[in-house]
Amino acid sequence: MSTPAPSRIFAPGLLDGQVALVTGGGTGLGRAAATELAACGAQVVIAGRRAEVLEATAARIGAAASVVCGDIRDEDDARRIVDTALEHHGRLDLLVNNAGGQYFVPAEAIATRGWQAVFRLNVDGTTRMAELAVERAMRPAGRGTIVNVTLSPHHGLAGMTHSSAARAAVESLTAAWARQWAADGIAVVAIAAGHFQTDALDKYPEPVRAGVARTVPLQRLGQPHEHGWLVALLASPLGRAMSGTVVTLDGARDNWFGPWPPPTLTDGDGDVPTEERRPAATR
Ligand SMILES: CCCCCCC/C=C/C(=O)SCCNC(=O)CCNC(=O)[C@H](O)C(C)(C)COP(=O)(O)OP(=O)(O)OC[C@H]1O[C@@H](n2cnc3c(N)ncnc32)[C@H](O)[C@@H]1OP(=O)(O)O
Ligand SMILES: NC(=O)C1=CN([C@@H]2O[C@H](COP(=O)(O)OP(=O)(O)OC[C@H]3O[C@@H](n4cnc5c(N)ncnc54)[C@H](OP(=O)(O)O)[C@@H]3O)[C@@H](O)[C@H]2O)C=CC1
Repeated sequence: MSTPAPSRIFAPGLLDGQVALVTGGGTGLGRAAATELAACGAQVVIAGRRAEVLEATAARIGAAASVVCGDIRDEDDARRIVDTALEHHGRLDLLVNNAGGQYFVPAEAIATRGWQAVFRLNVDGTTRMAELAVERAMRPAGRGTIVNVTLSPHHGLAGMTHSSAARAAVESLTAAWARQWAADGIAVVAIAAGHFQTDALDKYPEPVRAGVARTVPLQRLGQPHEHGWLVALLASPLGRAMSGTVVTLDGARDNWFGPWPPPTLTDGDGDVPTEERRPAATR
């Protein structure tokens, strides 16, 4: 197994001896975060539902990475994920609550089960992982950092209103937990991410994706490694001083702008299509 290449921007050994758990660490932004944390010297445990994507990412990172499969919406799975990291390394310094998502849909077409699915993942799953990490690892150790990854929903997300509400909840929880757990030596911060070039964007309707980079004042999408750098910064001693903060990383473009319905998205009847379901085998 290889050693990760050193970080391009952080001092060697910034996170030596630390252990990080990254949910959704097998793909996209989670993979970039896990890769940079390992490059800074951390041992990383990556979690998600699909073994094959986790194994492929762990192989790419090298000996610093290990894998645990599970669904953060499930209480037993979530506990097993945290306990596996603890059993393997004896400590947990950083939790990156990165697993999250939603589907693109007009607000009036959201079924109750769909609303609940998005909240169970983004709010309940994030809460469960944070509480387990605090109870089982961070409070007993008297220290730890939790980084919650959210969308930047600061203009509201028409087209993803379930996620808009869920991510706002995560921002509020971040501020509340930072206060609640400060006396335990635990810092809690959030990253409100803009549009990043990950495979996940391929699932949005083509008219939504077309030309999206040009709508960003920086004239490009965010690069996953830039997100990885921010996660590593927040894992550093500076991150502890930023507890309670939501850091926006969006190239000056919130995740939503303009009118509803978006003119490029309406069909002949004036309707906006809902994102296609993922095939059952890949859920
Ligand atoms: C280029 C610009 C794009 C603009 C956006 C840019 C910003 C990017 C933001 C990102 O977050 S990118 C990362 C995206 N990644 C993900 O979203 C991955 C995780 N997401 C999911 O797993 C799903 O979206 C989920 C809904 C959160 C969970 O899916 P799951 O398949 O596990 O749900 P189920 O339990 O099967 O379904 C429950 C319920 O949900 C409703 N539903 C789910 N998907 C759809 C859909 N596509 N269309 C309509 N309805 C859907 C539905 O009511 C389901 O109930 P049943 O029909 O099964 O009874
Ligand atoms: N790409 C972008 O532009 C933006 C992304 N974000 C947010 O950043 C995070 C990562 O996004 P990105 O990498 O692009 O997208 P991905 O869809 O690639 O990432 C989602 C990850 O979470 C995992 N996951 C999903 N549901 C669960 C679950 N129930 N239990 C455990 N793991 C789960 C997935 O793995 P598996 O399916 O194997 O479980 C996957 O690895 C998400 O929260 C996303 O909403 C925010 C703003 C913009």
